[in-house]
Amino acid sequence: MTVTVTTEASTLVCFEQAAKRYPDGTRALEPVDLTVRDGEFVGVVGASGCGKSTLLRLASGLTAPSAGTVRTTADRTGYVFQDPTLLPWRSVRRNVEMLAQLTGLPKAEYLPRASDLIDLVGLRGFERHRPRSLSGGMRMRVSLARSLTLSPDLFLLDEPFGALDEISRERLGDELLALFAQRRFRAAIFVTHSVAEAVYLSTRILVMSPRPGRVVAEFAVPFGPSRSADLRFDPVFTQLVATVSRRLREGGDQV
Ligand SMILES: Nc1ncnc2c1ncn2[C@@H]1O[C@H](COP(=O)(O)OP(=O)(O)OP(=O)(O)O)[C@@H](O)[C@H]1O
Repeated sequence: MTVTVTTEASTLVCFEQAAKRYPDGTRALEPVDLTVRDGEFVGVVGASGCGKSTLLRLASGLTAPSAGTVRTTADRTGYVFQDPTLLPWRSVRRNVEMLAQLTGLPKAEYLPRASDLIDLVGLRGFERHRPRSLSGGMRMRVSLARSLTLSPDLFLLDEPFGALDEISRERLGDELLALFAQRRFRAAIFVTHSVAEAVYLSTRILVMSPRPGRVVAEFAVPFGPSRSADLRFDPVFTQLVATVSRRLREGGDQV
């Protein structure tokens, strides 16, 4: 088994030459070195099929690398996908409680935590609603709250807002930043097809080459934790979006 637990406090996950070839021979990920530390929000951009979800699966420990190692110190990992996968017969509240319940957390712990998270993601008043009566953005809020009931150290998000309209996407991005500022999770890896979204949310951005994916460039994002919509009009922001987009279009070669 190549996923091990280390004791280095500030590192939540560390890839050392970690690569993935699936059993059918598909080379999904070339060797990647990546360390994600407490306080980091790492955005990952790359062409479709370049191995972004594979990178997240390795970080979660759900999939073992076929070469190299992935070490993690995260006790709890949250995972959110583009599809919120809510149970249609359960209310908002019961969906939010579900993971904590399945994990065996005591009720006395998860019930107040679920209430708190329902408030935080703006769903107060909708606790008894079924998923079918919610908008796409509200369903995603349920999914975020459900993952956060486990108080994850490491939060893995795979294009969570990809199916939403631009305004909902931006709002949810702000809410995610607020949850991060409140330390509802200690670090995140966030996969997106939107370079602007990656720059807005991240402390660092990784650009991957087309399949088989490698990390071909890395950009530090020079903005503090408090970000607002106006940032999108800041020349430093637009310049960084242009630089990352250009690098993404160049594809393959490492610079
Ligand atoms: N279980 C699997 N078995 C075989 N091949 C797989 C498996 N999962 C993914 N792949 C292949 O590995 C490659 C990388 O897939 P992955 O889902 O990681 O890419 P991605 O960058 O997340 O794609 P997208 O942006 O389209 O979601 C793709 O060619 C995909 O078809």
